[in-house]
Amino acid sequence: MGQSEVNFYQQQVVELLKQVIEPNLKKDIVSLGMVRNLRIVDDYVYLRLYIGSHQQQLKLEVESKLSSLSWCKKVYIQICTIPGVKITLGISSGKGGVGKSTTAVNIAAALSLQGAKVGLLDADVYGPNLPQMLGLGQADIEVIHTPTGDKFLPLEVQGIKLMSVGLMAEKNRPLAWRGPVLHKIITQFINDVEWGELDYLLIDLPPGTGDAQITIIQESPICGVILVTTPQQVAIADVRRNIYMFRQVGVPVLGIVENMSYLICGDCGSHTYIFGSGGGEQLATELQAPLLGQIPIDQRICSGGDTGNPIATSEQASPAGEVFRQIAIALHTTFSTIDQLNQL
Ligand SMILES: Nc1ncnc2c1ncn2[C@@H]1O[C@H](COP(=O)(O)OP(=O)(O)OP(=O)(O)O)[C@@H](O)[C@H]1O
Repeated sequence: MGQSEVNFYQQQVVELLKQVIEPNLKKDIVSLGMVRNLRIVDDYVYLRLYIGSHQQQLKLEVESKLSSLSWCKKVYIQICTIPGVKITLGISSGKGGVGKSTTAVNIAAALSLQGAKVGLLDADVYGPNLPQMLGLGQADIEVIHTPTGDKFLPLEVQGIKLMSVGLMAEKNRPLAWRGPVLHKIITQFINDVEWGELDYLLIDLPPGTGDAQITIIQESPICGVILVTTPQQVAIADVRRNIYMFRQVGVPVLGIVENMSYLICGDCGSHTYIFGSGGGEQLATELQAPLLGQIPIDQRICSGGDTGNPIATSEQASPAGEVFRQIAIALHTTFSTIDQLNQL
């Protein structure tokens, strides 16, 4: 088969795959980034399907669609899923320090409050701080033997299952993993954790667009990313670079969370936009992705992070607590988990 023929056949395959629609998200599996590593070798089609544990029927649909290809002898589909996990989401930011981990922890807490089974994977290899934000010190990770090999057992804290690269590092020692070692550790993290049944797995990604972030996105069935930004333009320029990377790997951006949006006056309740305003909104319009929430600057968010009490749980009625609750509801609506959960 010549290259032009391969290209033609590949185009045919992509067109058919675009007819397979994920029923909850109501979008085709190609634009959802679920199909990767598509290759055509002689009369065979090879592809990887990145799906959640509840989406196995998509494999059958792909097989059925591609059965109409007269030239194709067989379709080989490799299912890439995290066992037991339905929806895997990435939490990302263009640069460090904008409150990505804070957002990840609080969204996890808000989802959990509403009855969802939630896991948090702290994959921020450059600054893994989720254990502390949930009130955990250094803890030993248990390894269990399963029929599919040895697995790490996540810790469970405040109803959230947690696994962190930070738990594997020595205290006060920066993680200096690079290249193949980093790649191996990250893939182990994605594939070798025994999560049990989860509605949501949130992955706290390293900031920026480095190797670690790209590896995680490519190797995991992330079905969308939530971008955290602050209102300043500089942060927003970084977010744009980030978005470009997600588009290249084909992972959709589900929405934007603007953090440190405003300060609420303790006396009169007025809002002061310390870092300017409108950045998140502008980005959301440009991306045609929803602005999921604007989180105020609140000292309780900071102290809650230091003491392991996420504001989404400890101060549910606060403005920030309410924003996180709304974000959780928006996610339930997007993924149609709403009917399975009863506390809304
Ligand atoms: N809305 C907020 N109000 C007050 N403090 C906040 C807010 N959001 C985050 N912070 C504080 O800002 C600091 C940085 O937040 P966080 O660690 O979540 O950022 P990050 O983007 O994950 O950073 P890194 O990339 O370095 O891990 C923390 O001390 C956190 O408590």
